[in-house]
Amino acid sequence: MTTLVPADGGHWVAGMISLAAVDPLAGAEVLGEPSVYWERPLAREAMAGWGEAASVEAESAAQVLTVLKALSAPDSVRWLGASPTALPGPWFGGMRFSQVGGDGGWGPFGFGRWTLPEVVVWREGTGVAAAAFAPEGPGAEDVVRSLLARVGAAFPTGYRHPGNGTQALKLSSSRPEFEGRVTRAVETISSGGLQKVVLARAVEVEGERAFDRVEVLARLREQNPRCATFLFRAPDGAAFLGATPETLCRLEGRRLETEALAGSASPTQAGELGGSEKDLREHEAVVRYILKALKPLAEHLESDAEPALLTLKNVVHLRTGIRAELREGVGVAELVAALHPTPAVGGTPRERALEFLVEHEDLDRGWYAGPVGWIGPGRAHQMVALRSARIKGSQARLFVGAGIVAGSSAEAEWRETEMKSLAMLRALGGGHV
Ligand SMILES: C=C(O[C@@H]1C=C(C(=O)O)C=C[C@H]1O)C(=O)O
Repeated sequence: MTTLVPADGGHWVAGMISLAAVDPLAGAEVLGEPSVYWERPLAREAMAGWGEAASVEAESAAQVLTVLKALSAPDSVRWLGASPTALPGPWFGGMRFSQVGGDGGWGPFGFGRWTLPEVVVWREGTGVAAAAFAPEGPGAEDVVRSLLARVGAAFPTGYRHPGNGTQALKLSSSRPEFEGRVTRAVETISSGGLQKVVLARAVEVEGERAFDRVEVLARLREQNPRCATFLFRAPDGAAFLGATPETLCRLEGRRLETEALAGSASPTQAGELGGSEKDLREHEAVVRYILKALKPLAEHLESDAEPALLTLKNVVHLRTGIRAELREGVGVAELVAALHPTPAVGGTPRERALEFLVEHEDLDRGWYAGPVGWIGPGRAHQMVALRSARIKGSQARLFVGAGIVAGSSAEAEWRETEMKSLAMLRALGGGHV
């Protein structure tokens, strides 16, 4: 684990200013591609970060706990003057789905990696604010002031909307292999070895030219207003980005919001989803798991009486909202440890499903289906990184999965994963898909 700089627990100096701007992404024009990005259009939450005042890595699930605890500790930042009321972060990052690796392209992302940007620009109330961070030490206040002066002088008012950015994409993903795995999973389920397992696959995408990831972000947020659009850049220049509908946990002090999201249909078949016994069973297993995992951590726990439909552009899901009042001392570290991976991305029973994946999935998921998001003192939002891709140059590796239960058909699961890939493919510029 890299230690937090500069001191135990980390101490930073920060300052903030208001900007005459409306869109944090607009900064890309003068500051280049952000190193982190986060936007939930419906919640009017948007944040872009540039540079790294600090970064911290974890090499195992155990280290993740230590890091998340440190990042959510109070008072690690000393604000010069006003301090923000609703800053998402200031730490941003994510972690792998599991320890199972194999794909060198994920190496630079680490098992888990979080950064404190030098500059964070975010929507605050009806305006946009900028904050700068520097490690506490001689000259730190001057560094903060000069970063703010630079950003304040140069930040463009609005984002120039991207052109249509269409390009021909070459796609490859083996259908027979995926369908073979689904069949094997259904066999294991019918022999009583498992109830549910979520199988994922990668789609290799090659563009005619390097992907403009800022444009990809702009299209993702526009086409997926109910999702969290995110980007995290690794030190080798690759980035992991996507637009995910699934919250793992949103925490404000002791108040927790989470959800079960499982069971899917195409928008044209949305009407049948609520009555589909297979999908309801798959969904119910996730609800039960989350409630059981949260019980020891919560003073009060409640869930919606029944699932509702969450309608996205290319796919409709069953969703049950879950809320809790947490016990004293429970924070994002304990929540991630208890919840991740939920059966929405792993399976049930959890350990057996994860073993099945190690043995049969033949995929390094990397950060796909892991928790990504922001963490600050007593507050955090972690999403499950779905509908996402790792992008470097003109190459993208996109990830999609589907829950397999008794009665699943290989062909239908293939179609479901195709549907789930559309949001990312369109954003990559595949106007024809
Ligand atoms: C695994 C994915 O999605 C998950 C699986 C779902 C399902 O099987 O119905 C629905 C939503 C997500 O929890 C994915 O998008 O890659």
